[in-house]
Amino acid sequence: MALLKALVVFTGIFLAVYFYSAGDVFEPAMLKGKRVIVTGASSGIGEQMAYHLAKMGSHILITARTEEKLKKVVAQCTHLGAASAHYIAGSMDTMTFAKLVVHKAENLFGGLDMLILNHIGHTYFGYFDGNIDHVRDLLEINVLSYATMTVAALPMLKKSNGNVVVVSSVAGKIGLPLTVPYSTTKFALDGFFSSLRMEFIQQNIDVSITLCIISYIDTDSALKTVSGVIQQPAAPKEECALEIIKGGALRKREVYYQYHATKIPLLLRDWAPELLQSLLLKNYNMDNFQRKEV
Ligand SMILES: NC(=O)C1=CN([C@@H]2O[C@H](COP(=O)(O)OP(=O)(O)OC[C@H]3O[C@@H](n4cnc5c(N)ncnc54)[C@H](OP(=O)(O)O)[C@@H]3O)[C@@H](O)[C@H]2O)C=CC1
Ligand SMILES: C[C@H](CCC(=O)NCC(=O)O)[C@H]1CC[C@H]2[C@@H]3C(=O)C[C@@H]4C[C@H](O)CC[C@]4(C)[C@H]3CC[C@]12C
Repeated sequence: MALLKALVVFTGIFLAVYFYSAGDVFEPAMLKGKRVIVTGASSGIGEQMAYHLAKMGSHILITARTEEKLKKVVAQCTHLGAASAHYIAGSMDTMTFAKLVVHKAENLFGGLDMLILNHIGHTYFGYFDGNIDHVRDLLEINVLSYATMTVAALPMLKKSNGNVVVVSSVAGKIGLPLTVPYSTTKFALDGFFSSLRMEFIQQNIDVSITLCIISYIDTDSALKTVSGVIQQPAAPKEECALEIIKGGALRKREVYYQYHATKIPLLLRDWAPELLQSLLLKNYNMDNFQRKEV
């Protein structure tokens, strides 16, 4: 009888959440003419987000370190119909550059509607090697530059009632092996931006913060780094990129992509952590594991 009651309650909660959020219908026109920064957009998910935004008619500023790649992405964005497309090359290991990107958007666009924080610093896929300096360096690139850009962009985002989109990972919600420095930075993003979102609500600041919890994606760097070890199939970067943009445009608190590989494990994390741990470890084929410097 107790199980039946629990089932009824759970079903009721699920239906309430489903129908509450079902009213949010995304339209590409939501991004037409919007002024958007995308970081880490010379390749991977960031590159694909730039192309989606271009097709939707946004004004786009992309950034990464590799200027030649950025030039090609900007050219393709223009071809795809971007209202305008620009780039600025540099490394997010200095907060001076992080602020410079925001100031360039202000000079180009006169404002900002969406800040998509996506870049990650170089790290390894392997057992933690004890190098704390690397963790510190990765925190600068993966976390402090995100915070710095958000602070610098906030005056413009307040004027536009805009959005901050933070690209994180299932590694930022669940502790998994072989990614200690990377996972440290992604967990930190949850702490910083989920707390900041609560303060925005308290202060009636109408700037949304969307934290994106992403599973394994078929980007070149991910496939090169983990293929053979991670047993689950990698999801398409094009679809992932679109789901991130949709979540930001609809002002979602969190985006889960792929749902079955992120939200379901999170439900287990709190209700059956040991079961989750054993299920997740089955996803690793350590016979194929050799530490790779990525
Ligand atoms: N692929 C996956 O399986 C998953 C990815 N994610 C997240 O998605 C996001 C994108 O990942 P993905 O597309 O795979 O990564 P990629 O390696 O494809 O892209 C990383 C981007 O960051 C840029 N970058 C690297 N170092 C720096 C730096 N020091 N300063 C500024 N930019 C830098 C790279 O360009 P350049 O080298 O030219 O600087 C590139 O544009 C990340 O936040 C990642 O955590 C989350 C879950 C899964
Ligand atoms: C190790 C990857 C980062 C590679 C890197 O250094 N890129 C920049 C550069 O090359 O300069 C990790 C990037 C995304 C990770 C994956 C992810 O976030 C989802 C899973 C999380 C889980 O904890 C471990 C497996 C993941 C597929 C994870 C693997 C490591 C990344 C590919």
